[in-house]
Amino acid sequence: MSETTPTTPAPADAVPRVAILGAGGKMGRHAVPAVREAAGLELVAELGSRDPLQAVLDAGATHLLDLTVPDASPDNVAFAVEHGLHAVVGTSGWGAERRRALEAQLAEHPGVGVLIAPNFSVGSVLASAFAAKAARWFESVEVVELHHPAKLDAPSGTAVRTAEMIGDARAAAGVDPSPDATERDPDGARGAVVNGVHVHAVRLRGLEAHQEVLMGGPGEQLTVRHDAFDRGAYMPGVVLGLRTVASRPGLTYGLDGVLELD
Ligand SMILES: NC(=O)C1=CN([C@@H]2O[C@H](COP(=O)(O)OP(=O)(O)OC[C@H]3O[C@@H](n4cnc5c(N)ncnc54)[C@H](OP(=O)(O)O)[C@@H]3O)[C@@H](O)[C@H]2O)C=CC1
Ligand SMILES: O=C(O)C1=N[C@H](C(=O)O)C[C@H](O)C1
Repeated sequence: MSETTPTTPAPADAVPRVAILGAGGKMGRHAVPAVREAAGLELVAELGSRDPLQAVLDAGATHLLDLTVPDASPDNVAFAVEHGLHAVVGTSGWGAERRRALEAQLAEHPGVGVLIAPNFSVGSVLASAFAAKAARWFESVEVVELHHPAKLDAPSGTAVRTAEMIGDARAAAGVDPSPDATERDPDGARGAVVNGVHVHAVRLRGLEAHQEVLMGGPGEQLTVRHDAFDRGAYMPGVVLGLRTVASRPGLTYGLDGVLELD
C-alpha cells in the first residue's frame, strides 16, 4: 500500500491527478478518454464498484471524478474530502440534505473544492439558466424531463436543479405560485413538486437525456428545450470542472457557477 495519501489539498496550479470512480459505466467510458486526452490533466486510476476507495489514494490521485450511483456517491465524496482530494461529481441524487452534510464536512477541510454538477452539458446549463430568467414573466411553469429507462433516479438531478432555480427566481421576484386547480391528484399525475414547481419524469426506450421547461401566460407559451443525444455532450464540462475545482474551495453546486453565467 502506498504512503502517498494527500492530506493537504493540491494547489490550483498543480496538474490534477484524476481518479475516476464509475469508470466502466456509460459516463465513465466517455470520461476515461476525455480525461486522458485533455491537456493539463493526468488520469491515474479507473475504478469500479469492486475496487476499494483506498485505491484512489494508492494511485496518488489529487482529484476524484465521481460518476457512480446515488447510493454510493456521498460516501465516495466524503472519503475524498477526508483525504484532501478535490472532487467533481456528476452522479445525481445530491439533494439539499446531502449538500448540507457535505458543506459541514468541507468546513473542516478548508482548501478542498467540490463541484457537484447536476449536468455537465453547457447547453443544458444554459437552458436551465434561460428558463430561470424567463419564468418570472409567466403565470405557469412546469418541467418535463425525459430519459432512457435505465436511469435510477427520478426526477433527474437536472430537473431538480432547474426547478430550484425557477422557484428561487420567482420567489425573489414576488411572483405568485403557478395557478393549479387540481385539488385531488390520487395517482400523482401532476408529478413531483420541487420548490413549488411541478416536475414530470418520462422514461422511454430510445431516449437519452432531454428536458423541457414549459412556461405559459395569457395567450402565449414559451418552451425551453434541451436534448443530449450522446454522452460526449458532457465531456467539455467534466474537463472544465476538473481543471477549475481546486481554485474554488468549498462547495460549488452547478456548472453555471463555473461558467460565470450570473
Ligand atoms: N452530471 C451529468 O452531466 C450527468 C450525470 N449522470 C449521472 O451520472 C451517474 C452515472 O451515470 P451512468 O454512467 O449512466 O451510470 P451507469 O449505471 O452506466 O454507471 C454507473 C457506474 O458506477 C459504478 N459504481 C457503482 N457503485 C460504485 C461504487 N460504490 N464505487 C465505484 N463505482 C461504482 C458502476 O460500476 P460497476 O460496473 O463496477 O458496478 C458503474 O460502472 C448517474 O447518477 C447519472 O444520473 C449521467 C449523465 C450526465
Ligand atoms: O442519468 C442520466 O442519463 C442523466 N443524469 C443527469 C441527471 O439526473 O440530470 C444528467 C442528465 O440528465 C443525464
